[in-house]
Amino acid sequence: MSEAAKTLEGWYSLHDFRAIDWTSWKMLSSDERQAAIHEFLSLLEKWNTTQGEKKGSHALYTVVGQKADFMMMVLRPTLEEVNEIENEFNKTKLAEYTVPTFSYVSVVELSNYLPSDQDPYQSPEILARLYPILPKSKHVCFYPMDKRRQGDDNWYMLPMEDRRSMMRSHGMIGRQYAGKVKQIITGSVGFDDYEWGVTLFSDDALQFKKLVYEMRFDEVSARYGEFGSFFVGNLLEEDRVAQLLHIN
Ligand code: VOV
Repeated sequence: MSEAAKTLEGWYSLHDFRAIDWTSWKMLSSDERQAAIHEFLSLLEKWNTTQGEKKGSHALYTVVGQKADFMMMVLRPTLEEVNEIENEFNKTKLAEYTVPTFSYVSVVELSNYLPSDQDPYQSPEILARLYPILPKSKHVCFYPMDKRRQGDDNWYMLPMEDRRSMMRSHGMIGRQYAGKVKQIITGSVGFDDYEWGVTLFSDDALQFKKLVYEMRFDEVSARYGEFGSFFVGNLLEEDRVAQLLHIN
């Protein structure tokens, strides 16, 4: 049997994708819409407070294309808190005018493929990766993925050393994007339909295309990567929420 990589887990994560039901939203009076926007902004204010206390983090992005209109990504210490946030949003007025289109449940994960000699829970760098404050980058890219388990291409049958050397090569490519793309890998084995969620943040959306393309040629992606749907979007700052939902 090949050895399982050891993993470190941080905050639990929910990616919640919503389409806006514009037809019914438009039927509300302007006052009703204002009240719904106000209520949603108060919810965001609450999440900001939690984030300020470093007890979680969140990101709000519009999504380009028909897969969704916006995405909320929330990170919290427990699965219960993530669940509460989901329900809290669902109870808002705005939620009545949204349709859930996709969601993803996972937990921030680091593995020991790139070994380090320090106690990970004493390392500020590792702690910052396990409990990340999500950046306010202009763009986000999210997709779930698996490592292939088929015939001769079974990641889970490979010796640790082989997997480690492929992950080293993966990390080297990734490192060339330092300062341009920030990645958050969340593990979802046992939680959701794929094995990992990949969330990328960048101020330049083209860097997603370049990075993901370059990785396709790298063995771990070329031979073992299997991908779900891709979502790409733009930062939705709080002061733009009203504008997004504005009806003339
Ligand atoms: C910004 C770029 C970037 C960088 C620097 C980077 C580095 C690293 C390192 C050092 C490590 C291993 C240790 C750890 O930290 O866990 C990983 C781990 C992982 N990655 Fe990665 N990755 C990046 C980016 C990056 C991308 C774009 C993808 C999607 C792949 C693609 O083809 O579309 C990805 C996937 C993963 C996954 C699924 C894992 C977990 C695999 C497992 O079997 O456990 N990743 N990754």
